Amino acid sequence: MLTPAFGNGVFREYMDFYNSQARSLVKQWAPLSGKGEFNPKPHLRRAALQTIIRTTLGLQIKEGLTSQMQLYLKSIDEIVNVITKRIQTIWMHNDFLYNRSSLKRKEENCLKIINAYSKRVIKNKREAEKNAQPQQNHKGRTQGFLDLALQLTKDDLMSDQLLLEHINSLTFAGYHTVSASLHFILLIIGSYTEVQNRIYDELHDVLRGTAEEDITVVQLSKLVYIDAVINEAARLYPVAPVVLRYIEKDVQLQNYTMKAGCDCVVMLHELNRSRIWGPDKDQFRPERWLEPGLLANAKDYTGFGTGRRACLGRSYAMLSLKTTLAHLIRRYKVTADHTKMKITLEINLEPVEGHGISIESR
Ligand code: HEM
Repeated sequence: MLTPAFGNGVFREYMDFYNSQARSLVKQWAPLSGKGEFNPKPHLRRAALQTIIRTTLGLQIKEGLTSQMQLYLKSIDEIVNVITKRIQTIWMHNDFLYNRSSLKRKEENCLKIINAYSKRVIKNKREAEKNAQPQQNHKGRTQGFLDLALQLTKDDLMSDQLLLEHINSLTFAGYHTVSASLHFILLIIGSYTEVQNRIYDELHDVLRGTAEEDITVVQLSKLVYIDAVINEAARLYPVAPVVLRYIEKDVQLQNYTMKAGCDCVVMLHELNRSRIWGPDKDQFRPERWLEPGLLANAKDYTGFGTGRRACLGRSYAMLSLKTTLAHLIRRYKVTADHTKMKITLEINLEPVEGHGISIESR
């Protein structure tokens, strides 16, 4: 029912927001230019959160995070930490023990804050709809996620509780992944000067001296090398490296039967580095995405999952990542050392050490 809210046409209408958020990041980083290494993670997180709130939730928010949004962001980080600890601590899988633990109390506190924020989002949106003039409602626009979901609650096709859960998971799915991907990409291109130079040359050719102007969807479609860089970074460091499936009926593999009723963990990270990618499978080589002979492997690429439950926000992510990268790289030269990078799996894959970058104005 919600799939129409994830169409390419809907995401393309968000270009103004991707551009303004990227421009604001460029501005925030100006004082950091030439000042040595800094951790880009908080900046990227804030920018991605603001973008998802402005786009899929359709809220008009001011520049910068309010204290409520900061608390919301902190609570999401904390709850991710709680879930990871629970997964990693075998006795915490037992509900009886977990429900009596300090982890559970922390989970409840975080959920209270997260749900309170999402409830406020719903309330504000409903009030805004009530007060809007009829002609102001979705004038010429395709319905975004929150508009559509609210309509479903009005038609009794979705409960308020389900709406709340969708908002929570969509916000997380949308901002955590995009900011972590961008972080990986900056660390990698900061380490491979020749790749960054090629990105810059492509930007120069496609954007033709528009140093400040908005980037359009047509221009983005011509940035094929940046596409290759994003795909290659996501192949090596898939921010969602694992997906889970419930086995409904027996599945016969070559030497093994996956039994009905079991859960199955699919290691996307391993699939993306399997030998089908060739002897250089562990190397960062964006050019492989531009070689037609190797594109056969693209169907095995699982950076955004695969099958019926694959990522609904893939095109959002690509538009948003490409726009942000284009704005950043046309203004700054990025330096980093990805060999120092250590990564952690906290639901998503993220850099946790050696994650600083330096920038110089061009
Ligand atoms: C670089 C960014 C992103 C990556 C790497 C990514 C990756 C993934 C992956 C691997 C899945 C599949 C999970 C599974 O198979 O169980 C998924 C699902 C999903 N993603 Fe993304 N995602 C990204 C960005 C986004 C964005 C920006 C949105 C929203 C605007 C989004 C919304 C969703 C939704 C709603 C699902 C669930 C689909 C379903 O269950 O039918 N994702 N994502």
